[in-house]
Amino acid sequence: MTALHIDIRRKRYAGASAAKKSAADQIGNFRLDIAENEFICIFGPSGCGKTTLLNIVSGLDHQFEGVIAGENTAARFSHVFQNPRLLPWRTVRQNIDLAVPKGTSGELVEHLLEETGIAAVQHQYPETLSLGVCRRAALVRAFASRPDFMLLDEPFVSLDAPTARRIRKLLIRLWLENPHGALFVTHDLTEAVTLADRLIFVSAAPMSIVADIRITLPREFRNDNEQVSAFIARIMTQHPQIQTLI
Ligand SMILES: Nc1ncnc2c1ncn2[C@@H]1O[C@H](COP(=O)(O)OP(=O)(O)OP(=O)(O)O)[C@@H](O)[C@H]1O
Repeated sequence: MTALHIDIRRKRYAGASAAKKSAADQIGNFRLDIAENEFICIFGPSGCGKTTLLNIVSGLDHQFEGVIAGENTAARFSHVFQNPRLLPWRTVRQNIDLAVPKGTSGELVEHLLEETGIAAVQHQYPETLSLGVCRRAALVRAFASRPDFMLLDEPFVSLDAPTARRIRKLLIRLWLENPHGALFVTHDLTEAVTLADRLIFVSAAPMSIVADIRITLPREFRNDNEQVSAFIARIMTQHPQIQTLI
């Protein structure tokens, strides 16, 4: 069942040169259907429009031609940005509590704080904490809002490799416990194969889909580097059009 239908016929930013009509389009003819609880990774060149896509899907940007339609019209979206975007005048816990839907218990938040290992610092202010801790807090906030759909924009960029690996595993564990649709932007193909049900390769602007690949590697093998590398080598042979994007 399609949970979210994305059809962006054209997105261009105001101020883009009218003389260079198609060259100025940021996104063109981008169509993607996402199934219920499906985890999708988007992989493409820098500056092609991936953040723009997430902003459109989450409703932050309405300036585009096309339609974003959900099966559930009351669906809740949560957005994990490249920068954790915690309010500096609130503690970690206060930042998270702001996202908790009214009338729901704090039990999930307690569980998430324990799972992410940040329960001990929940009453501290973001500026007193490392970027890794703030990223975990942003992830807890996103899950605490009990979303139907989560948008994640390179949430682990600039973290050291072991921390990123730990939080990636945590993300999958939380997602398996509380399934929902996910659109995850990354520049790291190994990360994409580790996380996704489907991998979408996109072109430079005007951004459109170059390849739509189902990750058939079973989840129990996703932490095995050799298996992941072999899978990547296989898709590069089967989909030569992605080679220039990697
Ligand atoms: N509000 C805006 N007004 C005008 N141009 C913008 C605006 N926001 C983004 N852009 C431009 O749109 C292009 C795409 O930006 P976007 O951040 O969506 O790319 P991206 O694929 O997410 O990049 P990266 O992989 O480097 O994060 C860039 O050239 C950017 O400068």
